[in-house]
Amino acid sequence: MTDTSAPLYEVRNISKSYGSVIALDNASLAVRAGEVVGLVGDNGAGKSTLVKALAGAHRPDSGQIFLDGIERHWASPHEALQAGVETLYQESSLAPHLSVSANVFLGREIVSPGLLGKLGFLAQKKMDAEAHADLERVGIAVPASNRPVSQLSGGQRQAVAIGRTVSWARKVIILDEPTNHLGARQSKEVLQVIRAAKAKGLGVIFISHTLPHILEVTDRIVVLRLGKIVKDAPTSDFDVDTLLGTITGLLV
Ligand SMILES: Nc1ncnc2c1ncn2[C@@H]1O[C@H](COP(=O)(O)OP(=O)(O)OP(=O)(O)O)[C@@H](O)[C@H]1O
Repeated sequence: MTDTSAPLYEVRNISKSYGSVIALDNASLAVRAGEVVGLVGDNGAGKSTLVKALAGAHRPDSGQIFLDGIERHWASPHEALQAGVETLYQESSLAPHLSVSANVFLGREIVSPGLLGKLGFLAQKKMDAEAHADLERVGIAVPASNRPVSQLSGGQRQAVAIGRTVSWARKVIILDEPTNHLGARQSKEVLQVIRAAKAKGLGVIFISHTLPHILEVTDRIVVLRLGKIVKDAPTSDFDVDTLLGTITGLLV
């Protein structure tokens, strides 16, 4: 069934060139609340460029961006973040020397007022408990949130990074290759977190080269090829072969 509800987040006819390279050519994409959209394409298809425009990290050369139906001109990633658009980049990493909870709250620490109104101190216990609860809510079991991140496995770290993104996100999350380099069990955990984000009513844009993951967890798939959107269809229209054919251009 086609979802006719209004898009939560949308880009229309976005173009972006780097010198003579056209990275995005009139690309449009929309995500609704409680919808998971898969964004796929071969290396160099333009996915990262589109993610950067969505995240407010890049100003497109032309095209429009709408959040809640209102046109936005992101001046910085911070502005997009403040408006409720969270992005987790492939290369994004946690601060290894800090605890799980400090990472969950990084940049948004809870500060209790100090004595005589002087410098506040971080409400460490409160953050540990809240970080644990936040991660549990999205299905991530981390043994102790006061443990340094350096003591976690790669998969656990990735799960914490995604958990942090999902628990803070208010409207939209963009996950750029979140299952990259993860084992089967860890990937399953990440896919479960994506489902939790959907259940929370967030709009999710999920970028991955692992087509079975895309097919498993998305509602709709958008295929980019050489900077153009060549297909935007319900996930039920695809299997691995047709999706691969669309990405490579052997189909469509
Ligand atoms: N900073 C840049 N300067 C010049 N060209 C760039 C720059 N960033 C990307 N490009 C080019 O723009 C095109 C799209 O690149 P982009 O990184 O968006 O693709 P992608 O789909 O994310 O690829 P991958 O899956 O390999 O990460 C490519 O041809 C790439 O070489």
